[in-house]
Amino acid sequence: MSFSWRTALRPSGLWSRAGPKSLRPRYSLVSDLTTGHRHVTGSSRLLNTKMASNGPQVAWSKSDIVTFPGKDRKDLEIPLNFGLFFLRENCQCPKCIHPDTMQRISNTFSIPQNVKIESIEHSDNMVKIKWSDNHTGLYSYDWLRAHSQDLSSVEGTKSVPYPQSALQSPRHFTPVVDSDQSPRVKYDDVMSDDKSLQIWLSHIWDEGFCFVDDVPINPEATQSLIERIAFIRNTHYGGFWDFTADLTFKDTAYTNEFLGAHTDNTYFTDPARLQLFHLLSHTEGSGGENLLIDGFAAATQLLLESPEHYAQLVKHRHPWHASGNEDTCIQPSAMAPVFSIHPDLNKMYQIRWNNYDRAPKTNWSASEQTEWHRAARHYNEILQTREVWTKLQPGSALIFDNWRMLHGRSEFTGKRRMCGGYVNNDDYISRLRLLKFGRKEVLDNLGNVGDNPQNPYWFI
Ligand SMILES: C[N+](C)(C)CCCC[C@H](N)C(=O)O
Ligand SMILES: O=C(O)CCC(=O)C(=O)O
Repeated sequence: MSFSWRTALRPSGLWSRAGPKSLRPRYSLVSDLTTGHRHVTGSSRLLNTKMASNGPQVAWSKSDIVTFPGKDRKDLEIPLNFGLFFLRENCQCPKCIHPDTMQRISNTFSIPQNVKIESIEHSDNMVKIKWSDNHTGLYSYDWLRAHSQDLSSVEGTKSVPYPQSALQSPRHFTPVVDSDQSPRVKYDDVMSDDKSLQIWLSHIWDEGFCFVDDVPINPEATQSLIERIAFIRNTHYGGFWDFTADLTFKDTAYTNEFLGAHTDNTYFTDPARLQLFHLLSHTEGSGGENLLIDGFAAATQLLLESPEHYAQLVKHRHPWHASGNEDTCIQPSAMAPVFSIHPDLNKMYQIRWNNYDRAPKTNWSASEQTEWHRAARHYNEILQTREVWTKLQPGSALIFDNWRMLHGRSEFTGKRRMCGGYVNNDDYISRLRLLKFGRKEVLDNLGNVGDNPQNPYWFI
């Protein structure tokens, strides 16, 4: 069953989405803000100031910083400092933070880099900010206190341009693929002999993804296919998944909404390396196409176009999170950057890119925020030029490297049933090295950091 790789009509803006009506905000905070309005000028006056005769005044904001007095938990007055773009991008209103999944659902890259505050209004526990891009931002004082940045102490340092020598060693970049070029294997071959299994894993490593054709259209065969590589990675979504748009888990994947280009598991210390999708059925509706982008190829283009922007995405580490389910708030043990460079082989080996799950970072200066967002916007623009869309078909599974490839999904209607699973990095790489080199060669090179494809360790 052949695929028709095609460039779908680009959704209006990568992060544009139209959530189903049921997910519209369940509450509006504006009514809470109509009583006892308070505002603050740039002075150190207490919060209980009355509305000045000329209406609410903006707290002072120098260039890209805004500060307004708040109160700490002991009710003592403290300054609350924020990078302007940081504050706008991290609006906590239900149009920006999904009320069910707690994920960012606003489109960071549609917010003007030079967005400004037009007015600020305070109530007991909330701040309402009218932004120059016509968005009304809502912030609780608890959130503001927790994210106020000591901007003076983390002075921005211009990132050193990244050396061109860090360019990825030769690897098939898949800027655009069509059905003739897509790497494909056959289910029966992969299931029956190790040589075909090795070819399959080599396609994934070398090109970032691979199709498996003639897969029996059921979850059992799909699970067996994944387990041909290694045991399935268990997460808070379970092990093998068989899902539809029913919010079984509070994550936008379990909706019929548009999902912009992202990598999964940015919130885990150890994100799953492989992800396999097998569409079992899609009836009474349309849409639901899948997006693939070679994140390494896009990163190399960024490095060539702007070593400084590349360096920003290497340098700044972010808190990520998965907090949709009531009993879950998962974050990596240490904050992690968008681009991770291997400490021994000095080449990119992992991308974390997920605007929904990137949490607000506070330990950086206003200028560092501005620089990082410029770089992220640049990378996002490159990604948009490299989008490749396909409509998965039952019987053909798609597996891809979640540390390299970004994926997404167009919104859809009707009943759509998808199954699949994750595989850990270490289990996949172990399987790949042993199949390619044999046990003795692998054991002889456990610590060999030679930068060449004859070295099993080189396959990270
Ligand atoms: C388990 N399944 C793949 C169906 C959904 C997983 C949700 C992934 C999450 N949005 C993330 O970006 O990590
Ligand atoms: O529903 C799909 O096709 C993909 C969902 C997705 O992107 C994800 O689960 O991360």
